[in-house]
Amino acid sequence: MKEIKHFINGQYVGSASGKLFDNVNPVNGQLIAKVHEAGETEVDAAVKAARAALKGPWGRMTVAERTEILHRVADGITARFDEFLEAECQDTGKPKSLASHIDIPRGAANFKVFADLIKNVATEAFEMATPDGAGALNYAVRRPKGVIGVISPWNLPLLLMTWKVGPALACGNTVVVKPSEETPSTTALLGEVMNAAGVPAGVYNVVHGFGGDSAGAFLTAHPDVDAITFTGETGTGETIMRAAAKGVRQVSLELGGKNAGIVFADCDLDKAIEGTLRSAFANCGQVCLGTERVYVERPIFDEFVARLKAGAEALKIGEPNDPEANFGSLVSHKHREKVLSYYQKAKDEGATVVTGGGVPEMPAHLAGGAWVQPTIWTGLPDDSAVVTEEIFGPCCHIRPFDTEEEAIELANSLPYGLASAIWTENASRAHRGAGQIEAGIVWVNSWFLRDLRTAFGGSKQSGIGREGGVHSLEFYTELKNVCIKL
Ligand SMILES: NC(=O)c1ccc[n+]([C@@H]2O[C@H](COP(=O)([O-])OP(=O)(O)OC[C@H]3O[C@@H](n4cnc5c(N)ncnc54)[C@H](O)[C@@H]3O)[C@@H](O)[C@H]2O)c1
Ligand SMILES: O=C/C=C/C=C(\O)C(=O)O
Repeated sequence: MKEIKHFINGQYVGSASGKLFDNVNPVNGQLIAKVHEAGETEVDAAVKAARAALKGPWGRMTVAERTEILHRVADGITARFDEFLEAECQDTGKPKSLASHIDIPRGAANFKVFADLIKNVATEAFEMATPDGAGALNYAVRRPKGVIGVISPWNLPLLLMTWKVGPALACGNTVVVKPSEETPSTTALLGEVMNAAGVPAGVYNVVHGFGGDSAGAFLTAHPDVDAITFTGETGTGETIMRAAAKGVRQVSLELGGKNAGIVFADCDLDKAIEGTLRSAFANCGQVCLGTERVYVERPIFDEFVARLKAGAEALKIGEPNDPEANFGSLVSHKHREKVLSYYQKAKDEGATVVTGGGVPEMPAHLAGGAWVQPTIWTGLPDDSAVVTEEIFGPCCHIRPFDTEEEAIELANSLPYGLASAIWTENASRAHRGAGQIEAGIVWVNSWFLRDLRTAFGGSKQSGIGREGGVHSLEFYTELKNVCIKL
């Protein structure tokens, strides 16, 4: 049986405890590998390696040398594209048709974009007057923050992990990554690419394990970790923030959401249906930016519901290798239990089930998979659990509205504020709505259209801080002001 080991100081190592956990393919329930679970010993070794590497060749490299290596990392991912694709799809159950144009290319791009950015970004300078008339000059320089703890989730494993590791390394830091216990494979494989690209030992370290009382908690509690960047659930973010308070370590938190889509009657309906279908059902609904609440202006409500239903029913459910499949399984049976509990709750709360609501019939060889049907509801009250809590499954609730003010108020009614999509051909309304929506990201007539130079993050309980472009550089560097008296 294949074993997945930690990657510490440039080498794959097992756990001293000998503790292993299962990595299971959610499509068929088969065991993919046994994964080593890190204890405090391995986490400490990884942090020590990361600390030492800051003082080694990595710390002495010029930006040009460092960024050349990061380009080689990106090229290394691309050169082994099929292996990354296979590993990602086995861990998650997502269609290869999706991962081959989102997850893996973005994994490579995350290294190139931030390597190029760091070469081209200026810092501030201020000339000032002094009483003696000679003046002074202030200028800022960026220095790496140090050892960064990276904790990543399972929904877009390579994409979301490299979204942090790319800029962290571009800025000259070293990292210890704790990938989700559900999806360790691509984070582990990246170690080989790092070695081949000439990344010095100790710069990129990986420890595997769970969250509480396991690798995640040990890493966030480690006093020699300088900053923690985390993507995952809001509740976990609170726990991590508490851990980071000890020693006053900075956090960047990209958390959960319950995102709203607002569809005005003046929209281009074809675009709105296509975009909402993707935002509700892509990656089996396991996208933090996904739309689980859809508000539709009353004159087009019935037509919208009918067309979204037809679109959902036309999705082709299948295993990753099925070239026609555009809808995979959920990440695990545990997650399926959670999603199905909401499917039940929707019925209990009095929803009209427009489509789905259960488990699809699959051929015998896939019967053991974590499948659920794409699901649409209408008719739920605004305060029902299904409308207010993040489900993270392929489902949405559609509710009619009558005025622009009402739609904005509904969109803003929850404590989350990650992303929103507005569908309208009226430019004034689009700008007005975008300005009023309480979210870190608003798309108009699109969804998940990403320019990596832009600020990315959530407001309210969807996160703290922004990453992306220069905002990533802000988090991953310490800005030092130098004041020169002339
Ligand atoms: N805002 C964003 O950019 C964004 C992106 C993707 C996913 N998400 C959110 O992530 C969630 C789904 O991912 P998930 O289920 O893997 O999230 P999760 O919070 O359960 O786990 C995320 C990571 O945190 C670790 N972890 C759990 N408890 C921990 C603890 N006490 N200390 C340290 N580490 C701990 C896990 O092992 C995993 O690696 C959803 O809520 C989704 O909205 C947010
Ligand atoms: O599931 C959440 C998706 C997040 C996407 C990104 O972080 C990104 O595109 O950079």
